[in-house]
Amino acid sequence: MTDTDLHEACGVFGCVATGTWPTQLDVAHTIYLGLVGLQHRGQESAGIVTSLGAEDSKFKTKKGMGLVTHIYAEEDIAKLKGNIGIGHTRYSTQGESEIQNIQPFVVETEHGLIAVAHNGELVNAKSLKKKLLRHGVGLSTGSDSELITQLLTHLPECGEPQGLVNWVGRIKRIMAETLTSYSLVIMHHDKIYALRDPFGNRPLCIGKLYPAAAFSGKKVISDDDVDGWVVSSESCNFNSMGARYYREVLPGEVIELSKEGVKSVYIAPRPNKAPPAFCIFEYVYFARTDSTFEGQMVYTVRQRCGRQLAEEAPVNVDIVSTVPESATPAALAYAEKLGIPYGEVFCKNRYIGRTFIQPNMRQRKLGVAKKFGVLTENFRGKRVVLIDDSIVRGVTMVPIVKLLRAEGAAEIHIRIASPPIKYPCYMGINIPTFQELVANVVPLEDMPSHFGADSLQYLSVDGLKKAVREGIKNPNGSVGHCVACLTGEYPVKCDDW
Ligand SMILES: O=P(O)(O)OC[C@H]1O[C@H](OP(=O)(O)OP(=O)(O)O)[C@H](O)[C@@H]1O
Ligand SMILES: NC(=O)CC[C@H](N)C(=O)O
Repeated sequence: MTDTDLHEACGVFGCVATGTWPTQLDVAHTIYLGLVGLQHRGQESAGIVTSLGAEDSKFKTKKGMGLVTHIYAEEDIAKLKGNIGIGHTRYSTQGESEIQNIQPFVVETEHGLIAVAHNGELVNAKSLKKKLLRHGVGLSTGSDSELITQLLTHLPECGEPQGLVNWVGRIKRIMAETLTSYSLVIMHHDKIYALRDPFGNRPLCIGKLYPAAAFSGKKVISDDDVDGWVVSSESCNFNSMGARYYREVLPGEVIELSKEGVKSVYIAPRPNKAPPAFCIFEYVYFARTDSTFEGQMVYTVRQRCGRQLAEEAPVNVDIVSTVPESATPAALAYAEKLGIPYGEVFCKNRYIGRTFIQPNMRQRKLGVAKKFGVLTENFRGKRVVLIDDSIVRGVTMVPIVKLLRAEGAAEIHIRIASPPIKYPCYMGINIPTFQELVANVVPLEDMPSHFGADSLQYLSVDGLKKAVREGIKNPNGSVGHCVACLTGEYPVKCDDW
């Protein structure tokens, strides 16, 4: 891996059983299912840490490099038996993709062990690191998530009377010291603290685990029937474990999960009453389409992006098609809006995974070549518009347009359901340099010829914001998205500038 690689957000997950402990709920297996459902957020490594939840409990840990299903065999899950636990699936943004950086991090504190899983990237990691080192704290990895873990071992400014640990006080201090970007799950004894940074840059939501009878339809289940609580980067995995979406963790909110239930214990303010800055790219590309953010399903938002794109950039063609698969809802909606038939032109090899998040350029290029076969009879002699959700480096577009051309497409038009990506992200998507973003290298008017297409148009920034915000159900009225990668307007100042 090199500094110029592009990566995406990690997945964090936590589970606590309710009722009498030892629980009958298979906590470790629930976490495993949670991570399998968050695999699209990170494919480099994963880890699960569980505990019986008693004060003197030792943690049980299993971590490994690669995909979740490759790391855990059934006997590994059986050995992780516990009443409470957290997990992580990683895409590295700070610190190499190697064993010592696999999360969750576990450290011994004055009050016993804690385990920490982090999605995001600390904008002031450099200065935090200096501060910790100055205070004599030794660091053993290059990961910003280790910084958070170490900061948690420090006493809060308000102190801790009678030697009782005040985790909320400690978390508050971290939230004041570093404003973004993090969604965290922290396990200590019989509790999990789950929080989003004050800007809510990365997602996090809560699910309620219902008893198995709720899913067989044999028993009427009341709201009081609950086997446990889960907290997850996305809600797309809830069905797989018998959980139902409960609610989103709010920007800046700290939640305490225990066998007694879920409690909101703090909401951190944003400086100058700034709006939240939830990453708009979660909607565009990262998240799974069956996840819910801000009260709306990601699939629905992508459809709205497609309709908006049809309004802003229509084209007269024979078929509308997708670059599978994040772009598919947008392509379907684009076709419907313009009354043009939708047809598939690519057969995607489903075992290749996401190419954008491969750890280096060579793998990304090979990934594209391995990923797409062509459905020649669907498009030969026809005018095609290809809809993609985004163009980042332009790795995907060049070979696939070539492929369609070689196989006889009469015209190939490109429409992108997001604006050009022009600025680096320092908040969890590692787009480290201006030069590797194709929108900064190729002028807009030269884009069609660069990709070998007949025309190319992007969705506008206002169009994207409109499509995203139209369906938001936000009882607190405070809505805001980070569009830094599109406009260069960052929610906070970053160490690297
Ligand atoms: O311009 P680039 O640098 O090529 O990056 C953008 C492409 O990468 C993503 O696809 P990916 O294969 O990662 O995921 P998907 O299957 O979810 O669409 C995205 O959907 C674009 O097609
Ligand atoms: N993508 C992420 O959220 C990664 C978390 C953390 N910055 C790491 O590199 O491990």
